[in-house]
Amino acid sequence: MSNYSFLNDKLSKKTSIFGLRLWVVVGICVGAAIVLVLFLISLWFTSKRNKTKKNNTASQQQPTKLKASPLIILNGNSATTPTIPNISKEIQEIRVDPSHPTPDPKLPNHPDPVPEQELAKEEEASPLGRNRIHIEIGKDHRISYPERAGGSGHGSGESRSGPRSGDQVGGAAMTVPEVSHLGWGHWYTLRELEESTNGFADENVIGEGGYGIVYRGVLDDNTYVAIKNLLNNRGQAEKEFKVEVEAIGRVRHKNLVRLLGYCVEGAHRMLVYEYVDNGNLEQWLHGDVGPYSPLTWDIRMNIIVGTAKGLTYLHEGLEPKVVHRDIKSSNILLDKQWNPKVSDFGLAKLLGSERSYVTTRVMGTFGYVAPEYASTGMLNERSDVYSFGILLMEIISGRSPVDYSRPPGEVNLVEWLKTMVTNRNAEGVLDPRLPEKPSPRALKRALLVALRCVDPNAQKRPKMGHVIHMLEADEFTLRDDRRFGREHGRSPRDGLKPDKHVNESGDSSGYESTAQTNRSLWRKQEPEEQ
Ligand SMILES: Nc1ncnc2c1ncn2[C@@H]1O[C@H](COP(=O)(O)OP(=O)(O)OP(=O)(O)O)[C@@H](O)[C@H]1O
Repeated sequence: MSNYSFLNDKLSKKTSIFGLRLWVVVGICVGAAIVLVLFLISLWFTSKRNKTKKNNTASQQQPTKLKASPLIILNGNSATTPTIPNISKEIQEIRVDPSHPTPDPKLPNHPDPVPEQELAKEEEASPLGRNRIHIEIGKDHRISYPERAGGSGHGSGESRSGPRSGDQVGGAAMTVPEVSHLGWGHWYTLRELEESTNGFADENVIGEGGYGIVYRGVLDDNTYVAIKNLLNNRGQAEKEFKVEVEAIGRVRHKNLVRLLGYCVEGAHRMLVYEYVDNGNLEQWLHGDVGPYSPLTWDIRMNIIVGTAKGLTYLHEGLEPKVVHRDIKSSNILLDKQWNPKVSDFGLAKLLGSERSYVTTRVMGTFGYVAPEYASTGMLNERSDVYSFGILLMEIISGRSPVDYSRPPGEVNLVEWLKTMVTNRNAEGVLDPRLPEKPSPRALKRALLVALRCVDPNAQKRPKMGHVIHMLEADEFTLRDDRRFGREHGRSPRDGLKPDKHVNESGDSSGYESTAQTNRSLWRKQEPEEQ
């Protein structure tokens, strides 16, 4: 009792802090301590929530992190869950002084070696007839010759953050579209696409190509889409754009990326595609996938046959036919089941349609371009067949079409592969990261098809429909290629012609070497068949 009154006395004593009693001061201190603890706890919770949010965003950007492909499981490679390998797509622009144009590094006599593996040259003519040239060297550099007066740049002018409502692009103010539909697909408003991409936020950028930046978006109905914000569309006639988009929009094939719709507002031109969720073939072939690639031989052949089917549809199933012009591994998108979908088809045509603005895209990507297209600009579906042949070689070998990091004899994929086959070392061309080797017969079949597709004589290349046939039908292929060898390999016309020249796609082999290489393959094949 006395303890209590003693404590009471002490606590009731006035302190020097504003004359407050001790118990009031103690109370304030305890209260402040509680507030501080609560504040620290809430800080901890907030930082934890932010971390979770970041992780979610990252996993949405790379959906493969979520689950392994069923095919990988079937093939017994499910020990690790593969994520889409990254490949740097950064492009630095080098502005070139018009009075000192950069020499074309592709010319055979160019004194400096081309430092990168990929080169694309694009030639455009303005309404004023002034040419603009872009040269892309590898993934890291783009050389851009000056544009028309007052132009914002292709790959240079527009900021990454994309357009905003109310923006003016190229001087054209945003307008409400006059027509809402073309009779197919969907006319998206800029606002819709803006919302789906969180205002074209950087974290939704999937990649950047020669035509513009690609964003991942989620529409109101939870559909995932890829939105390509086309650069350089100032002055592009709206009518032409609609006609082209309509033509491409009607194309439907399981191996072609589907165009769902478009957005035309003011000077903005955007294309909305189905979202393909497993990256592109280039990433899986050349990205960091560890010692063993998840792409087994069967998966690779499935990818190549699917690609051939998509191309056959473009070449043979449409009127007028569509020539892709830029077949390469980064344009082959993959879904979780490794089904291939060819992207970018028709886009070159789409942009090329406005004759007064863009004449022709003269070349595709270095290493994939057919020699006749590179040298004359003459384009038909056989140029796609050539690029397809290069793609097939890339899939078999896991090597890039042109790789300057390799020893001199191996820089050019076609040349190296032909040498290997001629030296009866077909197995030596196989991607060392293949988990299992294919049968010699399957390998030879694939190599024969690839070699026929890259025949320097465009007329001798097979049509895409025939390619599918050769890849799928064993018997036919072998008989057919023996015949091919007899007809072409031993023909005096070809045999006598030492047509070895360096063409602009970097392929230095001629008709004779192609035929000889084919003969080496089928000669070796015969004993096995009997
Ligand atoms: N429909 C899509 N779904 C998912 N990703 C896509 C889709 N379309 C394009 N991409 C990705 O966006 C990136 C850029 O694509 P884009 O076609 O613009 O450029 P590219 O093919 O790399 O180069 P370029 O078109 O200049 O030859 C690529 O990494 C591609 O994988």
